[in-house]
Amino acid sequence: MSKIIVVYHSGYGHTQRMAQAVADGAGAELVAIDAEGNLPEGAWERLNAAGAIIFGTPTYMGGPSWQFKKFADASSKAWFTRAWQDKVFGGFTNSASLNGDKQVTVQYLQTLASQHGGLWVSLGLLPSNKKDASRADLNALGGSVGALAATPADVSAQEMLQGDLDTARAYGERVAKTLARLK
Ligand SMILES: Cc1cc2nc3c(=O)[nH]c(=O)nc-3n(C[C@H](O)[C@H](O)[C@H](O)COP(=O)(O)O)c2cc1C
Repeated sequence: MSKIIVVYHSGYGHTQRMAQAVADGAGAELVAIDAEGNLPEGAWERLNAAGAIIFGTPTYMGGPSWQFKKFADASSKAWFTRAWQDKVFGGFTNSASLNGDKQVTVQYLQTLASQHGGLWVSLGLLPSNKKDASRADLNALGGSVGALAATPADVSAQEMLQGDLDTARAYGERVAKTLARLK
């Protein structure tokens, strides 16, 4: 039960890059939700056996992608059997605009974790919001529910801002530390 899984959807690679940063920080395995909203073979069993699950999705039209939502709806099977009860959970999202309604997405992820009886991990970083703040800082977007990234619409996954990736990595570390403390 000490394994951590980052389960995510990414349409164009940005959330995938963020997922990698979270997984690096957490020492987690990555599970990608495919373009049809499905998981690879054996992934449900791996999720059921994990100690922590971290959800990731881009923000599309002010919420999670439909592929992520298909996965979330399919997790109702685990909900019925309480298979994810008392696991540690976290979540992250990326969108093009600085705001972009990302809060709606992370709140959805937190609600999903709560439906499963999970223990949600907040970001745990002060916002970088002083006069000398820059987008290279940790938590430059000033979130607290989960990890956030903002990637302008014409910026490739390779060019994502290091500050957002560092924030994602720090969040992964926090989830892993939380799980270790609960063991
Ligand atoms: C269908 C669609 C809807 C989107 N809706 C939003 C949105 O509500 N807010 C926002 O800031 N960006 C929005 N975007 C931009 C994406 O969040 C952004 O391009 C993100 O980096 C995509 O992540 P991905 O490469 O992992 O798919 C949208 C993009 C698409 C394709």
